[in-house]
Amino acid sequence: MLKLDKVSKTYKTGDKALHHACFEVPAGQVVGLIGPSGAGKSTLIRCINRLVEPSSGSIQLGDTELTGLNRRELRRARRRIGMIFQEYALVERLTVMENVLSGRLGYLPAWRSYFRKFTGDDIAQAFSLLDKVGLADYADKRADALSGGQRQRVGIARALEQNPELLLVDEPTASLDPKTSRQIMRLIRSACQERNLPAIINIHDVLLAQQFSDRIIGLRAGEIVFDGPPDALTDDVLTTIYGDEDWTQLRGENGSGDQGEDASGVDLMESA
Ligand SMILES: Nc1ncnc2c1ncn2[C@@H]1O[C@H](COP(=O)(O)OP(=O)(O)OP(=O)(O)O)[C@@H](O)[C@H]1O
Repeated sequence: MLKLDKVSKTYKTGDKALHHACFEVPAGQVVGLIGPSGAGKSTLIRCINRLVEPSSGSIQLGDTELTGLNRRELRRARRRIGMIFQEYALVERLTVMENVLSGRLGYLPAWRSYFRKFTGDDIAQAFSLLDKVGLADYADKRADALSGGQRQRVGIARALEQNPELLLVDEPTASLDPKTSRQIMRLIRSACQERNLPAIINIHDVLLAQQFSDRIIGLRAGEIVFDGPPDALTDDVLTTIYGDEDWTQLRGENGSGDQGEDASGVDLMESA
């Protein structure tokens, strides 16, 4: 479980990016983090793994208080947090398998990590994950030979290879077309359900967030202004988060046929 208590961040420039964020994410829950540009979504995600140092507040992952950790302890704690990025963050010249296995690097003793000596279990798990994300035949392909959707599948497999306790996902679909975006969200959600893994997904697309999250947290100017189930995102709530807009028309334009899908049990092997 993840617990944030009064987490705030003021950057050196004086920008107050986050103010007193408080929430808990239980095992298995997928949280869609929404809000306008500059609302503090990335800051919130980055405070959790301390890529950004919070100015104050407490962040607990299980029994570990993340804010007080020294560099070495933080390295160990980060092994427990899988990250999925908008731009995939793969090593382009390495193979798909090598990229997935890099999820285990934090677990290897230094000499094994230097020589990239992974265990048989690590390799077996990587094959199984590649199969799960529909890339069983791509293990030996170089990452730079893949499409965006395929790269993001590698990113998901790499994060899961860590056997994380928490997934932090930063705009996973921002560079992808609508169909591929849905496939990627479906894959993340199904992995969380299978592993009882909590996730926080920073996502701009409100409809995708609604469709594939168990819960929505809405940020505006660094404050949490909504925290509730996806179907409670009424036009009034959206206006509170984003300001005035014709939400009915927007839903009509973007939402045809996409509403109400049960994300579980959908074929994950649809090609990317
Ligand atoms: N490194 C930084 N230094 C100073 N200010 C920053 C820094 N990073 C973000 N900010 C400011 O903090 C606020 C929140 O930014 P953040 O990137 O967290 O928002 P966001 O909701 O993720 O936006 P977007 O959706 O556009 O990525 C903004 O006012 C931004 O200008």
